[in-house]
This record gives sequence, structure tokens and C-alpha cells, in this order.
Amino acid sequence: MRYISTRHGSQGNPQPLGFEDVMLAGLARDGGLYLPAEWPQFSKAEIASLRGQPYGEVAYRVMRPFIGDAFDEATFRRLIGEAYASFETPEVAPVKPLGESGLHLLELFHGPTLAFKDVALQLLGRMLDHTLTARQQHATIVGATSGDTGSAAIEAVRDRRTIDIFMLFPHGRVSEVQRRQMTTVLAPNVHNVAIEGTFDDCQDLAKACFNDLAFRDRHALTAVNSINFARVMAQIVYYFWAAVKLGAPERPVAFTVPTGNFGNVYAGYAARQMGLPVSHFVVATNSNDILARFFEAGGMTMTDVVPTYSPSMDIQISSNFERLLFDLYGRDGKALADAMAGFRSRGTLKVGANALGGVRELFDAGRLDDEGTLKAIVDCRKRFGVTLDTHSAVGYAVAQQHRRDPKVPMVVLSTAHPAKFPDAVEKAVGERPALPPRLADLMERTERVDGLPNDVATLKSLIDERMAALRQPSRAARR
Ligand SMILES: N[C@@H](CCOP(=O)(O)O)C(=O)O
Repeated sequence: MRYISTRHGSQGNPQPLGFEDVMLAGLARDGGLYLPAEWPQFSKAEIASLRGQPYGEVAYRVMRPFIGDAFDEATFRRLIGEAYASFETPEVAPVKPLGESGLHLLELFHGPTLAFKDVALQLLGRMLDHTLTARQQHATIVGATSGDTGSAAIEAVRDRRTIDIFMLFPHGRVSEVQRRQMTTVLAPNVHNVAIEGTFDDCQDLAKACFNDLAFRDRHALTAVNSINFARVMAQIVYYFWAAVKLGAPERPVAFTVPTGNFGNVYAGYAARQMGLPVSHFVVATNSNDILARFFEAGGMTMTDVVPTYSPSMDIQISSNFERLLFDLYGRDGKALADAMAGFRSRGTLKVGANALGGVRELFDAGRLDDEGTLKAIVDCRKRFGVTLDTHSAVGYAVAQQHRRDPKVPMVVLSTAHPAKFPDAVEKAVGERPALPPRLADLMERTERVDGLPNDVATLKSLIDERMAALRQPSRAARR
């Protein structure tokens, strides 16, 4: 399996890379995102053979074609086993019907930090550590979070000698639980940075660090956001997992995905490209609805980000969307690079009706504002006795507007535990969802965080200084 950049051809034609190099690079050096040159194909028989298998086995079989010779079978199985042993349920990602409605919740929040990001990051942290240890290398993660990726990535790499992590989050724009899940991790390799700006600013800062090739090489930067294809790969698994439970390959399944950065729904699209029978996807957004507007009208226009009760989706520039656009531009990396440059300078991007054709059929989209989100939480609790978090509530409500065929099961990705957003959930149902016992004292723990302006030079200086200090022999020995 070889990987190419979505912008290949825009700055020469670099050699396609193998899995390990793609995982370590995170973002391609031309600013694009890696993806497989060709999608591995699963026959009906191969999909059917996944039925009844435990999550770890499904994960192994679905991901095996992507990793090439990066890990031998025993190692890869061990890394998968360890990653999912950290989940609170042996099922890892339970699929639960909502009564007789035809809606099903795919619960992705049973990992250590209570959000779907754990599914990929528990594995990615282990794969990175394994590869870096074997190569006797160190890497520096620079990541951006609107709330959930941050703690999941930190939890996955804390205390590892092979990795330091700098996690940028928008100051005052994540929930208190989300912030504390990051800032109370006092491990020496964890560096939290609160940025005066939005998540989009944080993501731009992270990408600017990668695009400064001297800086990138000096610190051996790597990524944990969904720009890293390894994240997408591990998320593809749960689409196969849920679909076979509900009758694939004989029966198609629909998925509704609450999304901001488009990584989660792109993983579903990838599963479909691999042969999974998916009737359609529903992209569910909050009031930051640039993605919904794209699927309705074929164009994207940036507007200001507004804070909502579902902060992880408070995003205008969905970086993973570039992977879908790559297909819409006929896999022409040069044309896509020009379109992305135009989007950044003009704030708009239009895709012609022809190019959009097939995708229009495949994706529906809808939005839900804060008032609707609270109502959806109440409604789901009344009808089915299930308390959703604010992001899953957006998915739950939007899914119901986009059922195409009542015989096709609709899976709503339940992306986070309600206790991550206690204020909004309490406002809706009058009851504060409790954190699990292992996090019960989260609000009393000591926090450590640096505050920075939205300025790339200041951020790079912080990383340079911190890494220089950590390399001093006396500090290094203590790590
Ligand atoms: N919603 C995310 C934003 C980053 O997305 P990613 O999937 O690219 O890591 C978050 O909660 O941080």
C-alpha cells in the first residue's frame, strides 16, 4: 500500500510513501493530506466474515491492508489488543437500537477520555511509540483541538519518552471538563497551550508549524489530528463493525455523523470506497454549518465561528474535507492545491455541478442550533430513556430529517459522553450527568497550561525553548 498527497503534483512529484512514513509525517510536505493511492477492496464474503467477530478482530482485518509491512501480525494484533483493553466495555463500540424507530446509536465514548477520538488515538499513540522506539527516534506532536482530540491524544502519549505533545486549544471555547482533561495531565512530555482565538486559528497555527520545513525537521513534527491518515484508518473500522451488526453486506446501512473537521464522516466514506454497502451519509452540524451549506449548494463560504453547546464542532475550516475534494477534483492534486489556495485567500470555494453529482446522492446534510440541541436531548430521553451529549443530540435530530428508506437502519454516531458537557445537559434535563469514578476529582486537580496569542512566531519560540530545556542532560535523565 502506497500513499499520495492530495496536492501531489503541485510541488513536483514526490515518491509515494509507505504507512510508517505517512504516520510519522502527519501532514504531507506540500501541505496536502495523505491518502492511499488506491482503496483496498473488501468482497461481500470478506465483509460477511466479520459478523460475530470481536472488535479487535474486525479492527485487525479492516486495517491490515493499510499498514503494509509496518508491523508484523503479532505486533499489530498486540497493539490493537492493548489499545482496546483501555475501553470500559469489551464491545468497545456498542450498537444500541433506539426502540423500534430504526435509529441505532453507535456508542464511541467508552474509552479513557469519553469521546470517539479514543478509538483511533489509543491505537495511534501505541503505533507511534512502537515505530519511534524501533527507529530510536523522538517525535514532537503539534495538534489542535476544539475539545476532544486534545485529551484523547494526551492520554494516548502521556509519559512516553519517544514523544512530546504540544496541544493547542481555543481559550474559553472548550467545556471545563474538556479543558481539565487536558490541563490536569502533568506528565513531563505534555504541553498544553491555550490560544487567544478559535479552533480554526489553532489548526492554522499547527499547520504553519508543519509548513515551515526547517522547524518541522528540527523537531521531527508529527500529527494526531485527522490530517494523519492513521487516524482515519482506525475510524474506518467502526463503520464496518456497526454495518455488519445491522445486516451488511446483504442490507445497506445509513450513517449520521455529527462533525466539524470532517474526519469522522470521511472515515465512513472511505469504508464505502472499500466496498461497505452504505446507502447514504448525513452530515450533521451545529450553527457553524459550512459543511451543511456545501452539500446543499456546492459551495463553501467562511463565516465567523460562533460558540455553541457542542464546542467540538465549532469549526469553519474542516481540514479533512480536502480529502473528499480530492475526489471531486478528479484526483488532480495541482487543481486542488490551486482551489485550496483560492479558498484561503477569497474565503469561498465553489465546486461545479458535474463534479458534485455523485456526492450529492451520497451525502445529505443538516444543522441544529443550540435551542434545538437541548430539545433533542429532552426528546431522546423521553422517548428512549437515553441521555445524549450535545454533539450526539445534533446527530440524533438531524438523522430523523434524512431517513430515505425506513427499511434501511440509520446509525447515529454517538461521539461523546454527556458528562463532558454537564452544563448544557443539565440545562436540558435538569440533572447533571456524573463523570465516571476515575474522573470524579477532575474539578479539584491542579492545572498546567501556557496562554499564547494567535501568533505562529510566539508558538514556535515556545516549542523551541521548551524542547531545548528538555534536551538538557539533567532534565532528560529525569524523563
Ligand atoms: N472536533 C475536534 C477537532 C479536531 O478534529 P480532528 O478529528 O482532526 O482531530 C476536537 O474535538 O478536537
